[in-house]
Amino acid sequence: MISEHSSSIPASSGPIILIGAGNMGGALLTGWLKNGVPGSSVVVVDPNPSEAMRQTIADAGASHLTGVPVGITAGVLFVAVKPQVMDAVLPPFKAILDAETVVVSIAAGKTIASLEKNLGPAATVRAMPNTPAMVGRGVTGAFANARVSERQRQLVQNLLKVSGPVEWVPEEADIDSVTAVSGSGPAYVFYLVECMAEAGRKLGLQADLAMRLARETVAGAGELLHQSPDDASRLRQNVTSPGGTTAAALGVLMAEDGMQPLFDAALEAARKRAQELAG
Ligand SMILES: NC(=O)C1=CN([C@@H]2O[C@H](COP(=O)(O)OP(=O)(O)OC[C@H]3O[C@@H](n4cnc5c(N)ncnc54)[C@H](O)[C@@H]3O)[C@@H](O)[C@H]2O)C=CC1
Ligand SMILES: O=C(O)[C@@H]1CCC=N1
Repeated sequence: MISEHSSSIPASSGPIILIGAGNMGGALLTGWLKNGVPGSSVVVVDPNPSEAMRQTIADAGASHLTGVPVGITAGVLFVAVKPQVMDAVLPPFKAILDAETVVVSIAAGKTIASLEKNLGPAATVRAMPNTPAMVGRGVTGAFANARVSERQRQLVQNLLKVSGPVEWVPEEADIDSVTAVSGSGPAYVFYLVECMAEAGRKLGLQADLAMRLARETVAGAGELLHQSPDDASRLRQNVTSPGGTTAAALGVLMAEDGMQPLFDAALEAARKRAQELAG
């Protein structure tokens, strides 16, 4: 059980059961431990965690199981396995839920109706974090169904916010759009770095130098965006001297409708894929 004395996380009615401690489940677990959740209140269920994750679990004094716990009731059932395996993984966990349990799924696409098919009716939150959670700099979109009490919503909010801000959305379908923007979003930014580095290499720079320059530029621009009160458009204008080099580049990138149609199509494809994973 999470005690009332944890620094920022209110008490849950029973332990947190984390199913899947991979990239995202592991990042959240690390964040919980750093933010005062006692390891003794967490049970990790994962048949095949990385060596580093095994060590984190052991160091924290959390429990590690390869299958469903017996003889306990979950306060929070946190589902962080791939959507494609959920229907096989979830049904036995129904036995460890009660009326107080809140279920949180971070799986792309999987609907609350699909979760309830496996677990029965439950207070359920669908959440969509992103990989910068690994360094405490993620952002999470979340939707709570009508069974979620105010206390449960607060508990879940505090568990999610260890990795960055939490944005609640009014409709479950919005989570698929959140997935397209911020869940998958870090990959678009990393691809931008790859494209900038490759273009720099084609201009004659050493490939590794071009990559270092591109990587630090995107990381620095991200930090400036994070710290500055100005919006992205203003920050872009600050770089762009009239008649200068940036204006020349943006003239290419923003020609006609620029990159917008490509992003419109890419995010539409991501949302459509989330919808296909729903069942
Ligand atoms: N990677 C990302 O950027 C994001 C992923 N997600 C969602 O998070 C979920 C997990 O994704 P990742 O962490 O990237 O995947 P991952 O492959 O890194 O982690 C999945 C974990 O599930 C474990 N697992 C497999 N079978 C299991 C079972 N029967 N019982 C318990 N654990 C089992 C694996 O051993 C692994 O540690 C997915 O549903 C994905 O849609 C959500 C937001 C962002
Ligand atoms: O690509 C995926 O399906 C997952 C969900 C959001 C980011 N990664």
